[in-house]
This record gives sequence, C-alpha cells and structure tokens, in this order.
Amino acid sequence: MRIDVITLFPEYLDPLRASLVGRAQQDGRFALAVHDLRQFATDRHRTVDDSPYGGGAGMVMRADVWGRALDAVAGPDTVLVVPTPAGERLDQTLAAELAGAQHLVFACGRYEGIDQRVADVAAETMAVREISIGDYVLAGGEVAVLVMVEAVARLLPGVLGNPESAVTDSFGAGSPGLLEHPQYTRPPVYRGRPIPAVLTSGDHAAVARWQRDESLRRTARRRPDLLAVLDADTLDEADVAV
Ligand SMILES: Nc1c(O)cccc1[N+](=O)[O-]
Repeated sequence: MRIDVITLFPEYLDPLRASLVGRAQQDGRFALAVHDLRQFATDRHRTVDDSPYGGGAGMVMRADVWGRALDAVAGPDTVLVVPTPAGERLDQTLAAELAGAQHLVFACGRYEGIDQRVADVAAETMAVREISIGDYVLAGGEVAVLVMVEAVARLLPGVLGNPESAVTDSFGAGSPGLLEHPQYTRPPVYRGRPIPAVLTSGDHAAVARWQRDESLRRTARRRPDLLAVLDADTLDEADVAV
C-alpha cells in the first residue's frame, strides 16, 4: 500500500514516522509521502484559499490548487480520502475497507474546507470517500489523517505483532459491536485492589464467560447504541442473562 498526504502543514504528520506506524514503513508494510499543498499554488503569494461564494465567514480552499496537487499525486487506482465533519463516520469496518486499498491519498482541508468541485471532479476518475472521525470541530484534517492512518496501518499484514489483537480489540472482527472487556496485569494487588479472582482460576471457560459478560456490561453502560444493532446471532442465550 502507498499513502500520500497533501497538507499545508507537513510537520503535523511527523508522528506517522514514530512507533507502530513508523516501524511498519521501515519494514516496507506501506509507503508514506507527505506533500505541501502550497507548492501547487502558482501566484506570487502562493495563495491556496479565497472567500466563499454565497458569503459566510472564513475562507475556502481553491479547487485549482487542489486540482494540480491531485494531478501530481493521485491516479485511477487511488482512493481519495477527504477528512470532513460532513463525512461518513469512520468505524472499524470502514478502516478495514480502506486497508484493502492499494493507494490512499488524504486531502487535508483547512479553514472552512475544500471547494466541493475537487471531490466531485476526482470522483469522475477515482474512488472518493469524505470521512468524519467524529462530531466535533477541528482546525483541519491533519489530526483526522493521523487517526485514520493508524487505524488502517495496524490492519495491514505483518504490522501487528499479535494479529489476534485486531480481532479481540473493541470493534475488532472477533467482537462486532462490543466494547473490549477490562484488562489487568501485575501487580496482583494495586493500592488494596486485587484483580478479579476468575482471571487466576485457571478455568479458561470461566475466564471467557467473564470477559464476555464484562464486554456486554461495559457496552450496555457506555454504548447502548451498539447493543441495539447487535443481531441475535451475535448475542447468545447466556448474554441475555447479563
Ligand atoms: N471534525 C473534523 C473537522 O472539524 C475538520 C476536519 C475533519 C474532521 N473530521 O474528520 O471529523
């Protein structure tokens, strides 16, 4: 997989050179390139934005500048991802879908966003996904790209030391729609608080039942919306008793 990011603030993407995502690049699991949008501005002042048609506060990023950037970076096999609060919501399913792409280009908007014609014209020759990471206001798309690249990269073959993690994590394939159960490790007692006794019982079936029950309890408390969409196949009879 190749990932290109186009942004006014290339340094914002530096964290992608660290940790798990950085190692994945060093190991050749995917290639990352970050491009400064301003290099595609042609006027003396390297202008990338202008006032919005129809009025309104703020500025909008110019289509002609973005068009030249995408001409240089994207192609027919590209999935163009535009982070925007007006997008479809990112979830683990969508992250897994993006992880199957050969080439992702992330277009980081700033100000009031990018002229809509950029996505509309791109959609004539490539896949375009306008994606939101949540219902809150950010200064631009760069933070969302950090989130999406990590969510995608960890699903690429060979990136996770323990591929099982991608299954057992919250929202992982192994527990669709359930939050992950609480985790514990040494010391056995922390400030007078022991770990749940079942976890050292050696009874693997009891441990699995406890973990399932805790996932259900946590999901019911914190994300009842997720329980509401679980189908009968996912919830077994014992779950109903929780
Ligand atoms: N929420 C937001 C934003 O305010 C600006 C750019 C991107 C996003 N987003 O992806 O969620």
